Amino acid sequence: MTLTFTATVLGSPRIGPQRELKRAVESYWAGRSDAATLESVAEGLRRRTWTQLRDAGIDSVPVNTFSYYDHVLDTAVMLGALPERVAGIADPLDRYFAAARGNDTIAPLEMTKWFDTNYHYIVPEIAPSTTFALDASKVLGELREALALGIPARPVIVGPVTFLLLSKPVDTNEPLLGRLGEILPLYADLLGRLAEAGAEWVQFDEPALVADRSEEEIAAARRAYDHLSGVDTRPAILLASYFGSLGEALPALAETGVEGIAVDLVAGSDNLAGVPALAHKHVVAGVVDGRNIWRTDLEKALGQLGTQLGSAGSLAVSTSCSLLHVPYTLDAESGLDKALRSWLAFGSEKVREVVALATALAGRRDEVEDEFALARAAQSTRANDGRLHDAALRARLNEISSSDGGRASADARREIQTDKLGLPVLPTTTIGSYPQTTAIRVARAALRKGEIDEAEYIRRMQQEVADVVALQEKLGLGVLVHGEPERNDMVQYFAEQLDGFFATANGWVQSYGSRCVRPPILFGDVQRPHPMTVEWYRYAQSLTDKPVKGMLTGPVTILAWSFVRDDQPLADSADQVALAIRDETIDLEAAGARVVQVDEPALRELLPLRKKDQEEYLKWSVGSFRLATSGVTDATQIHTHLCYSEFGEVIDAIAGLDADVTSIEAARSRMEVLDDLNAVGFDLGVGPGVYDIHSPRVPSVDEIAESLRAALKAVPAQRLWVNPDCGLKTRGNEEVEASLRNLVAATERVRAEL
Ligand SMILES: CN1c2c(nc(N)[nH]c2=O)NC[C@@H]1CNc1ccc(C(=O)N[C@@H](CCC(=O)N[C@@H](CCC(=O)N[C@@H](CCC(=O)O)C(=O)O)C(=O)O)C(=O)O)cc1
Ligand SMILES: N[C@@H](CCS)C(=O)O
Ligand SMILES: [Zn+2]
Repeated sequence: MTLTFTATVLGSPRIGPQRELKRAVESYWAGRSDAATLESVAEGLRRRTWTQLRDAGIDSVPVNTFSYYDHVLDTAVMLGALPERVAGIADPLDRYFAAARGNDTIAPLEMTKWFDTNYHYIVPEIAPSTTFALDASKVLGELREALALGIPARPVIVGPVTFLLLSKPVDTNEPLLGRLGEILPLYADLLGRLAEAGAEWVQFDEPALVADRSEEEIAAARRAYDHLSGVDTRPAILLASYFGSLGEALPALAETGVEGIAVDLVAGSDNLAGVPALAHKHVVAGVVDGRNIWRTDLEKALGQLGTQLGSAGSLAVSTSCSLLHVPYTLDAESGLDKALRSWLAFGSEKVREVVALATALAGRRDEVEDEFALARAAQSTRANDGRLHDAALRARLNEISSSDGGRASADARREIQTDKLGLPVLPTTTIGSYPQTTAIRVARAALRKGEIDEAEYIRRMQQEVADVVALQEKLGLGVLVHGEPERNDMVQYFAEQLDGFFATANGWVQSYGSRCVRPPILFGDVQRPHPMTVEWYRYAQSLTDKPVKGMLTGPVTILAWSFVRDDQPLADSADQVALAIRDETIDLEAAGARVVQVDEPALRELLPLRKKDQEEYLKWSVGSFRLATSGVTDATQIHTHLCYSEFGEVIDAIAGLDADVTSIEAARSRMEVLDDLNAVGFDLGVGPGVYDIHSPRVPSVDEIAESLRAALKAVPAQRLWVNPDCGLKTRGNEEVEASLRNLVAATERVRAEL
């Protein structure tokens, strides 16, 4: 008989409560420490995570959720599916990091968003020549390590269907699911080895099954799990879905022989309708939100577990997805407002909630009554807090939304702006940030610790701005930026200044590899108490006659990279943020800005996974951007910037933003985005990125000129702008100067050919 469990989480944060892994990995990359030191930090972090989960009452602990860089890349390694270009690197760790980050001679694998989150995974490349071969050393190593510590360990592995659906076919147009037959024997072999090593359960993550899938794809998923559940000696299989509803895939999976199915009941409440089909399964009920930071309404969750989920075979309480997406613990937040703290649950607090629910479900509610009382109190104080409902703000928003007539036509605006700006054809610009050097970050840390005062901090940042402006003047760029040195992050910086947001001190969440972000918490109605960027703009503009762009982050991106309110539609929160940004654009214009850029790199990220929900999203997201940008006169040129995405599905929305100029990541997708824009009749200014800023490589003049000539085949010169793919904050000073010098030289060469 299969042993069941009662309380679990689908995965854990791994970067370390104080970002220990980030520091260890970066130190290894820089050659300041060796592999043994890195491994010992990693081992310590794993041990701490597992023992904390077990000691808190989790009776099935996920392992193999640790990663030096990314769990999808780990799966590619497990299946022997790294591309040939890294195969010659003998050391496995260096080969792994070369695949993730590239080196002087090797291009890294691409990176893209993990579903609709702000986590980025490495995209495996699968070519017809790829020969799969099992390397189970990482997962078996973690399993043995955990079992030796007495941890009830459940290895977690990206499932075969999701692995293939997320990979990129190379040198072929055949869908990769056709390769399922090649990897299933490896997964089957793995199952035997895990059983032999002592695993009672294994978790296969299949989040790709919550998106729209064809009948063939669902049939392939069914075949895969029929096959794997048919393996003789194996652990019980938990098939984990998250980030939405399994929909049509649920009944198909229910018919396979897997013992358990994890369903997301936060993002996928439709999953409840499928529970009767799971009468023979161990249902792992994701009732505690793994993506957001609000304390769970335990009464409601317990009610759901006791009634709507009653037809499940057996039940375990869980988070809706891995806790990778939330910070470790509230304990690290000393500056939190008391009321707000009582409404929140970060990683370790969510674990307590899972255990409290499992305990109550087992009929021992009296043991966890305190936890229930805190949850009830939070529901009530939150609902009654005045900061959540500002009548004056809401009235103003209504008034502006209904009276905003928008801007003049694109053509009319172009004429006025061209006269005012007097730029040459193929204007050059950069996206906003210049290198966030250690000196900048150290200055900010010194300000935080009180080692320098505000005046000294401003002086240092102004020096950075002056250096960046002087550099751009020297290089001969057309529209300048101030370089964003004062911003810790393009979202957090704004959240720190807006009422209604709380910015954490230590709420780090992995964004990709060693890079982390601290998503702010949007808890109340949004107000802008004072201008946020105007003085930085004013200072930069005082140093040059060339136009300096006002630089803002748009409402969709501010929401996408924050923890958002769950007590009102996202569209309403977006409009409140949009109003604050609108006020800022108006102040920038009044301060003299002729160009204002409002970045929306996360526009694609928030696109719902199911088609049926997409239209509504696109409508409100475009609406909120337009609300943010339509307060200025027609003479002020609005730019936007988009990156980190495949834009195909949101191309109409990009046109709908109606920005005068859109800079867009294109260097890696070889300008295909321009054809997509043409297909929807886009006729505004566009700056397809002419080189990839994700690599330290300096692009040559020839290469950039070639990119520009390619762009000119799709876009008339009058509408074409020249810029890098994205901001330069992760790059070094030297490579930035060399790359931009080449960008300007290439532009001059191509201008001469017109
Ligand atoms: C553009 N991207 C962003 C995303 N999401 C965001 N919220 N913001 C983004 O910019 N999603 C998509 C992409 C993801 N890309 C990146 C790129 C780079 C980073 C990154 O560099 N993160 C930094 C942390 C940035 C930050 O908040 N810095 C603070 C604190 C700095 C710090 O740790 N200081 C040290 C002392 C100084 C030192 O030793 O360096 C300290 O306090 O101990 C700041 O500048 O003040 C990272 O370190 O990971 C993220 C996503
Ligand atoms: N203005 C920002 C956009 C990044 S997506 C920057 O330059 O970093
Ligand atoms: Zn960008």
